[in-house]
Amino acid sequence: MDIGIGLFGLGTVGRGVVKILQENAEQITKRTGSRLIVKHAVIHNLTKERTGFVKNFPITNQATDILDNPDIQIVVEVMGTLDQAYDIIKRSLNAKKHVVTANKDLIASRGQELVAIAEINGVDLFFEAAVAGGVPILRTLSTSFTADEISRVAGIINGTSNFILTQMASNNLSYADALKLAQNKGFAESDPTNDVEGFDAAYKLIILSNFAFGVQPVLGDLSITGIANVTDADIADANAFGYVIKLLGVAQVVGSAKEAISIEVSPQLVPFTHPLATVHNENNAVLVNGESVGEVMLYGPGAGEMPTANSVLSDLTNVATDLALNTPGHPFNSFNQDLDLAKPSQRIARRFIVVEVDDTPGAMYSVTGMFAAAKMSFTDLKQTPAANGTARLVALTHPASDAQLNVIRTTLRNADGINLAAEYKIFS
Ligand SMILES: NC(=O)C1=CN([C@@H]2O[C@H](COP(=O)(O)OP(=O)(O)OC[C@H]3O[C@@H](n4cnc5c(N)ncnc54)[C@H](OP(=O)(O)O)[C@@H]3O)[C@@H](O)[C@H]2O)C=CC1
Ligand SMILES: N[C@@H](CC=O)C(=O)O
Repeated sequence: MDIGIGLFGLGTVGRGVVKILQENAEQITKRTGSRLIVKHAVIHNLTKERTGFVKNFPITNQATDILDNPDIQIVVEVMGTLDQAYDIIKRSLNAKKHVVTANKDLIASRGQELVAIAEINGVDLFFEAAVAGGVPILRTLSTSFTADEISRVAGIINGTSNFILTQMASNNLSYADALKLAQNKGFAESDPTNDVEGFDAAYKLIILSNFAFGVQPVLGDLSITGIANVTDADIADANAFGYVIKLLGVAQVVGSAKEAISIEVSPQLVPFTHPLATVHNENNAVLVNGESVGEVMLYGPGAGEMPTANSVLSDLTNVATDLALNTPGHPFNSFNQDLDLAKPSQRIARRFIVVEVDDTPGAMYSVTGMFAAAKMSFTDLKQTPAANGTARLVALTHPASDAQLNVIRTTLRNADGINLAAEYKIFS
């Protein structure tokens, strides 16, 4: 069977998709029984030069060239954007075309609507590439954890941030230079703000939470902190205590009856000995904790042309199989349940806190007194002289809740000569 494909976008991911479809055509046909053929591509800028393999099909800037083409059964949306992509995907589904997309921003914010439209029309809507690039985490969650009770999904799910943190820690690159390099390598979003401020990871964590816990959180339900304020001094202090700083997305059930879910993106300290500490550059890793299985970690490239395109291809071949078996129209994930959002008192972790104080007699004593008043105690404490007569106090605490931390934040903010310079959770 020949299956026609219409591509929206011929950028980093789109080019990779064309490359795999052309270079691995024989193998794809052998394994699916179908020939997947790009019939048309729609892009934004017609004057941009396109070379080599991407010239083997018509390229225009009119969406209807794909949407109205009866020879196209599958639409691949790898152009990004929110409203335009929503419109194109909705029209494709209503035209009874199957859709494969890598657009996490869209799936995280309007995915449920689109899933419903796909179901009504009896077509597939797959988006493996939307989370962790080349790591096949969504299909694994939807097929291999169906009988297990997942308690946590956690991991490194933004390649750009991980690349920047790795380059800052290992190659002494500045934050700005590392970001530029990530952009040149095609890892960053067209606007990298989403990468470094944690939103890209937040979108992916929303989708992961949907697959792992059946919940449908919105962005406002998440606590989100990016890497823009991570300093060289924080990295060095974390290293001195045996930790590396990583931007993590963590969704976990909490509460005595496991009735609530905490969903958070933030830079955290990971012990050198933990597998996540060994995930460098644009690589991603997702840890899944299940009651039966224990802990599983999926690791691999989280961004970039070919790895991401491979995930798109995995979706395409799944659609091809559905077409061959006449079984399309089943949702990618059908797990649904309600969980409360965790309260600050339920979000508990060890903390790494940096306080700058005027280096005067008794200053350290008054800071430790403030922590004691918030019922927080230390496992380690280090004071080093800093610039302009100040001292840098690094404290590692026993487990404490976000509610306790809020008390400390307020107390320190109101104190003279004391500044809360940084605070991180310690991952375990
Ligand atoms: N890069 C990566 O590593 C990963 C990306 N993704 C996601 O994949 C998607 C694509 O990313 P990427 O390939 O990096 O993006 P690029 O910016 O490299 O490419 C975007 C492509 O879409 C085209 N395009 C943009 N706007 C429109 C529009 N309104 N109509 C038609 N075509 C349009 C562009 O056209 P033109 O060529 O004319 O400019 C370009 O070909 C995004 O949703 C991204 O979040 C997901 C995982 C990893
Ligand atoms: N910008 C994203 C690309 C993949 O989703 C990232 O850096 O992870």
